[in-house]
Amino acid sequence: MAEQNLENIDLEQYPHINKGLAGIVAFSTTKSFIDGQTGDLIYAGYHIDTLAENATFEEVCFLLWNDRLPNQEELDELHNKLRSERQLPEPVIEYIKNTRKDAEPMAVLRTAVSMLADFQDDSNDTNHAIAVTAQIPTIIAAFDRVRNGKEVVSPLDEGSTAFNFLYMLNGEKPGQAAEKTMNLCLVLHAEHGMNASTFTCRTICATESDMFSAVTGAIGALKGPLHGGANTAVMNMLLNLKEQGENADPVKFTKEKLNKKEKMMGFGHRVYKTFDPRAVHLRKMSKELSEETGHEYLYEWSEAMVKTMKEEKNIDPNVDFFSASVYYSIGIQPDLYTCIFTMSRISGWTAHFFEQKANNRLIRPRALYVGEKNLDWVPVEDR
Ligand SMILES: CC(=O)SCCNC(=O)CCNC(=O)[C@H](O)C(C)(C)COP(=O)(O)OP(=O)(O)OC[C@H]1O[C@@H](n2cnc3c(N)ncnc32)[C@H](O)[C@@H]1OP(=O)(O)O
Ligand SMILES: O=C([O-])CC(=O)C(=O)O
Repeated sequence: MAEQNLENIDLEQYPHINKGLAGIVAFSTTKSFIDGQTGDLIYAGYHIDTLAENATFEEVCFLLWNDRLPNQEELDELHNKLRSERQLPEPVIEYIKNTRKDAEPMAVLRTAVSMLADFQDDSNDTNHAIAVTAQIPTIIAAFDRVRNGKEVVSPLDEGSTAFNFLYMLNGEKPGQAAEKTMNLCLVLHAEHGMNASTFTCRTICATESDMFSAVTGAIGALKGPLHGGANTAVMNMLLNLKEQGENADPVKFTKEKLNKKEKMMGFGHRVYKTFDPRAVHLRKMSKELSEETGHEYLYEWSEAMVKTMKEEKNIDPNVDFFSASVYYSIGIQPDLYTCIFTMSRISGWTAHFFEQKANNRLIRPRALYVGEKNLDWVPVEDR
């Protein structure tokens, strides 16, 4: 489609027009605060560094849903509820078994989550949030096993979200270190203000639609490579470089991409104009894990790309950059990375759903019409 010509439009009449809604404040929220200049991120009062050091994913879920941390009894109750909801309805397992083995995992996840709506016993949003948070990891693990010709592994009636996901994915209980890494990734990706998928979720909620519709739409938004899909794209970029063997040169690779006006995936952010605070933690993990697993080159290439992007464009990495090498080092298939992001961001989406519903107004901005007016109708045979 041709680029639109806005030359004859008096844009001063439309002070609110802003491509990509950059800088527009659409909602107030208690869920998270981001300072894009200092690189600070707070979930419901707690700095991301504090959460990264101390929190479990389940504590973050409770925090985002209730705006406070749970006491032990409340945390135990949440664990129990999540455990009791992990099993998938049989028709959803059947769908996963019967879909194409080369289907995109995010597309399978989107369809399976949409199906879950049909199997709810009530219309209670809190129960729905728990059910969808519990079942997303089961869907991802089941699809990965089925497409690799393996039996689906049922969830255990014990352990955390991180523990159960790795167990269902690999068919064996994870060690403490792997569970800790997965938990930290879930904590770091949980919530991020009015990002595209959360905005989608709130927009669907605002029509008084249901949580499963809102989450299904949000998954569709997160899938895109300019959003959560970037983590898979980063890994593909690193793997492309690996294919160059001895000639692999991350600095040259980065400069060539920039010269071709291509985006370096995992860099840049609408809000952060400095190092993403989550990437600080992921960078550290990437270094440690790549050394432990003999993938040092991945970390070294990543650092060379970070340096080159800073020098050439003054652009820093976002959350998706180092998460790629972290997931790779713990043996997860690259095309599952955005699904893992979903496993975590479901907590933020559902929290925003509650918040939107509690203070709702239909979300309905305007578009500036720049097309023709008053055209004469031409019969089809004369066009
Ligand atoms: C979880 C998340 O969603 S985090 C984001 C994940 N997405 C990515 O990593 C994809 C790569 N990054 C990008 O495409 C962008 O930085 C976005 C989409 C994240 C943010 O986009 P916007 O705020 O619209 O910034 P925009 O795309 O206008 O970029 C501004 C300038 O920086 C450049 N730029 C931004 N990101 C990059 C990048 N990754 N590589 C190269 N140049 C970039 C743009 O080319 C543009 O330059 P110009 O002014 O010379 O034209
Ligand atoms: O905030 C955004 O625009 C993108 C996002 O979801 C994140 O960085 O976690």
